[in-house]
Amino acid sequence: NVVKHATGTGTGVLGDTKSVNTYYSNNTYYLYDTTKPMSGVIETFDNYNGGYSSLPGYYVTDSGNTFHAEWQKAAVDAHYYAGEVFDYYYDTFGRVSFDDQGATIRSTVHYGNNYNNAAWTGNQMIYGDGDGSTFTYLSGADDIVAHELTHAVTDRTAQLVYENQSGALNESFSDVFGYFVDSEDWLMGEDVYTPGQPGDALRSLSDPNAYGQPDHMSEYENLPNTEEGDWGGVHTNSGIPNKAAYYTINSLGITKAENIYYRALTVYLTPNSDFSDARAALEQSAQDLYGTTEVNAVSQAWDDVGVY
Ligand SMILES: Cc1cccc(C(=O)O)c1OC(=O)C1CC1
Ligand SMILES: [Zn+2]
Repeated sequence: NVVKHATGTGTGVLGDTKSVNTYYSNNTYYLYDTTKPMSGVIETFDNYNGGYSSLPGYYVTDSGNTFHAEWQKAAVDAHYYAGEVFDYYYDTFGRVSFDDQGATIRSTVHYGNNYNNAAWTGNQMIYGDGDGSTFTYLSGADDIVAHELTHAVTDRTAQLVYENQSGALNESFSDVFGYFVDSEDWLMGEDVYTPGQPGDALRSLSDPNAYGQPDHMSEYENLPNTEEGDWGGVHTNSGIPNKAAYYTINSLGITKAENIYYRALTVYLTPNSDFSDARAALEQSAQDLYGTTEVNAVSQAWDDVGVY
């Protein structure tokens, strides 16, 4: 069979040049990556006309296998970082795509109009362009891409219900694996958040309070389980398990922590797990994989955020 994958070059959201895995067909190149094992295809689309319908939109193509235009930047990063996150899960845990069966990873950029959001829709990732003030193109941050793709992993494993404590855990596991993929800093979304204001972020795992999140059970916010209440504050109360993860990673290091977190997510957590269940799942995972020292580090971390 004719191997038609190619290597193109592109410019990312922050103006950085990178190689992208492309596919050659009918005299043009597609942002369509067939290089991954077990046919884990990564494909990227553009919603061109914006709007909130007509997913996935259109393939991103270029006749010269170069993707340097302004309108191509978001697609370059969505494509490149999806490949990076695929590689992280495969190289670290042997997981082949979000379903561990080589499912196609599909992303659509330029979704909506000045949309300050990114999401996993249940079938694919979508990225807004941001309004240029709160966010720039949201696919420009690898921790956001890892966060969204981890929602897909969670949906295929623990299936944590997206409300109240299980929802805050769902959010926290996405932030924590966002950290594992982009462990340069404890911040989330900093690369694309408020482009005019350096140094800030959407959230901080080391200091949730810095961005209005609780970092202890005593500060848990009982918000309404409605859209305006962010389903019981899933993006607010995630600060508590996020801080516990920060303590655990600092005690045990990234390698032991990521193995403990992955085992808890894929083996022990269930749809209605609450914070106390998460503590127990992580303690059990530490026991399965390591021993008493590691279990005690997990226990201490959750003691420190007031969850027993
Ligand atoms: C920007 C944004 C808005 C609404 C939901 C999410 C969501 O995916 O939960 C979202 O993405 C993030 O939180 C990423 C990690 C920064
Ligand atoms: Zn999320």
